[in-house]
Amino acid sequence: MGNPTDVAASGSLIATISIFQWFLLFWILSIGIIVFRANAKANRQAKLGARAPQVPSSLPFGFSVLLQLIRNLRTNTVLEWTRNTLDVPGRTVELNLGGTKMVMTDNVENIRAMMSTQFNDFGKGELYRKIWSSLMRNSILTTDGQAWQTNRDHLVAHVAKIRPTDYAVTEKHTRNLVRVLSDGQPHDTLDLLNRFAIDVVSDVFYGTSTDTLLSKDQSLRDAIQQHKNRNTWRNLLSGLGVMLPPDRKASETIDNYLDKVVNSFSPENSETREEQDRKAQSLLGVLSAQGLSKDVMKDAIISVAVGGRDSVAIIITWALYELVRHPDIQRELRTEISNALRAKAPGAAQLEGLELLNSVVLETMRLHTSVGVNTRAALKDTTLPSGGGPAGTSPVGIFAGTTVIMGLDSVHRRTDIYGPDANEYKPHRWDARKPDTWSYFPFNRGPRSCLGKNIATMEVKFTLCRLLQTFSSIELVSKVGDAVVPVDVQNSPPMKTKMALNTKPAETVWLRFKE
Ligand code: HEM
Repeated sequence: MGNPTDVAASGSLIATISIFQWFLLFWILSIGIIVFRANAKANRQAKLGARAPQVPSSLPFGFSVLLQLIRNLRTNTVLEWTRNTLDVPGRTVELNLGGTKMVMTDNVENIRAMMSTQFNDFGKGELYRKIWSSLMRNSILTTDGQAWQTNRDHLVAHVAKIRPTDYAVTEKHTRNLVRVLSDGQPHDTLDLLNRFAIDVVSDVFYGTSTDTLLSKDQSLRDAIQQHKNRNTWRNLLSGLGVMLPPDRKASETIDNYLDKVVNSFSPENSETREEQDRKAQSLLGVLSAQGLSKDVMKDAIISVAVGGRDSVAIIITWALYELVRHPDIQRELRTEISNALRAKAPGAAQLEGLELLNSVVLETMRLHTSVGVNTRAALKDTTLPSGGGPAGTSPVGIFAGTTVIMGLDSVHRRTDIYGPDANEYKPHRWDARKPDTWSYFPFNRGPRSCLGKNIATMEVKFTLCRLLQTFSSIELVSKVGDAVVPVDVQNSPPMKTKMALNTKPAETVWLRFKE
């Protein structure tokens, strides 16, 4: 028998060797798994298609690209960054944003595939639903597949059309808007138009207006805004964002409002027969007549409130801003409206006949598309038609779950599509061209296009018409404290665009209206 110290020493030697061997085995296995998975991933990618050129990152896991994006968000230059990044032969790139792989494209073949020909391969995705359902519930705006189709079926017949009474309702709220603007003071135009837009959609679709334009109580509007602000950051933080709570107080305010609208909906308690009929024929009237649940009615209310508020307000604000910056176009438009209508409110036929007004709206939505950057998640492994490989001409393989960013503002400003003056505001470009389905997307295209397109276009044109008929001058001013200073619009740089859920003016648009 050996000495006990020798035995212990040989035991610990065995233990040392075996730990080392275990470590070696573990290391070899890990490397093997990594190589195997990389190989499987490369094979899966090769089967689906090529990779798009990658945006280089000087830091690991794409952290420098993520930092670049955050910097651009803070300086309101995301759209410029998107356009520059997509200026590659296949107009499609792969981004690694802090470890999350995404694809970004303004290649119209790819956009067409996502919006139309491969519609079922892409959707809003689970992450979007988890983050935004705190505001938009499980409505048309957050769902995919059968749930989305059912939501759309509930809304389509009512939301996609315009009723003759919609003009009278819009006129009623335009009068409220004019009343507020008539005090000769500068107004935060986007804020007022947000209130105007929610007043119109609530009146049209649930038969009772929120009446926020004339009310001091802005709690519903503020709650929607606070919720959107918080969720925009949660969305940006992706998987991490889901773990952060939404704005619960704002959720509660919104939910209380939805409950109140649904619970108090009773056309039979209207003051006049006309009012009773209008309520019965409203979206809520139609849904409740079908015996649909309160939840379905709440989903419907929130989708028209969220879908129909910001975009309308943003487009009217940008149109007014551009008309102030382009006095020649404003003058010409005033003459067109005055010749056609004098002081009368326009109806459908008159709005149709106002050609320059139509071009002003088309051009505003081209240069300031309200969803400048839209995203979709691949719902399964799929292939986009173009933009991959070194020449950017090969099909691009997309793994299930990948977020694909559509640079819609970027398409709208492509010089190869809109000419060398693509970045300039020129409504008369529409004299010689019609909006092309696959290079003009203010309302999206395909099965998931905007349901409110018709009423939105009417609202925008109607309001612009009434404001120009009522006020002989519109002035852009800046406000510092109580001091109001006219802005020299001809010699100041154009307003930047802020990216949130919608793309909107980066600074307050203070406009002063005079009769
Ligand atoms: C100028 C004003 C408007 C613009 C530019 C606009 C634009 C859009 C866009 C780009 C989408 C697609 C969003 C996406 O794919 O993520 C959309 C969807 C939608 N919009 Fe609008 N919209 C406007 C006004 C309205 C109005 C007034 C309503 C309601 C009355 C409305 C209701 C909807 C609904 C319900 C959807 C969801 C469609 C679906 O997912 O199937 N929109 N809109």
